Amino acid sequence: MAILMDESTARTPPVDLGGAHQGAALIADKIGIVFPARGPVVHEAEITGDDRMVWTSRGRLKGIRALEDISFSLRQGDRLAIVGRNGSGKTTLLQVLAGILSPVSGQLTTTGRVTSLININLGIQPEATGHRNITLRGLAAGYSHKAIEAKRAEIMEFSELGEFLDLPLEAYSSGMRMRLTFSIATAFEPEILILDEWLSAGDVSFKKKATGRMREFVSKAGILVLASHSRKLIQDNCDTAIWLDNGRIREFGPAEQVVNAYEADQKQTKDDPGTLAGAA
Ligand SMILES: Nc1ncnc2c1ncn2[C@@H]1O[C@H](COP(=O)(O)OP(=O)(O)OP(=O)(O)O)[C@@H](O)[C@H]1O
Repeated sequence: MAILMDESTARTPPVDLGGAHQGAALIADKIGIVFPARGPVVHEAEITGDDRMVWTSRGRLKGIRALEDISFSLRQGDRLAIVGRNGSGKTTLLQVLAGILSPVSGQLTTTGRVTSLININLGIQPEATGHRNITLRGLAAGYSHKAIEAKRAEIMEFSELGEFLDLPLEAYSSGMRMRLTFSIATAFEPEILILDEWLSAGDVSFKKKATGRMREFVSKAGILVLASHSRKLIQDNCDTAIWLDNGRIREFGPAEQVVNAYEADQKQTKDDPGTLAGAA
């Protein structure tokens, strides 16, 4: 069961990262992120009440506080959804959990390999062949040559790219590229899986089989963290949820309860970019 950490539990000793482990674990301890941002000097009276904005003493915008005091812990089997309005900090939190962003305060501790499908095109080399890209992506994700070779035939078959795998990606259509990157990204068993909405690729028939593969891939994850605007996606995949509001945890608990509270709050707001969509 995922645990939301308060003052008394937030100082849980970090998990041991060395040696074999019983299962995946992730501990976020008082994580904060401030993005540097420069703005014009404004008069004190013009400074907005939005406490995400960080100002210098001279009234110049210094940064945007995207996350503040984020603490929770996850262990093997936990499935966490992250909901929140546009700009509430979901993407930023995923990037911290994926190791793409380092927190300016607090600490993230993980046990197990972190697989992030936030941007599966990152690191793809257009001038290299499909086969070479399979190798490069596998190595970048921390897999051995042996592990990559064990998966190669399956990636080839699923991507349906045949002899195109011997050609550079520059010779692919955009759909073909997506099929390859999707097939690679979902080939290895994830321990800690970080997901921004559902991933799909290709034309209608490929999409159909991609949905099945994605479902299986997600179900194999030791830990899942999924940021989504889709109630159905959350219902189908997550048991707990965090509601982020202006970079802070507004509510944490059973997914159904948190999503209901979030939606009820959004209904009170006229301008409603945050309401969860019914379908995936
Ligand atoms: N590179 C950046 N530089 C400065 N500010 C940023 C940057 N990226 C995000 N922010 C700010 O951080 C805050 C959180 O943004 P984030 O993208 O995490 O929100 P989100 O919940 O994912 O939103 P959405 O639902 O629109 O994708 C916002 O106030 C945004 O303006």
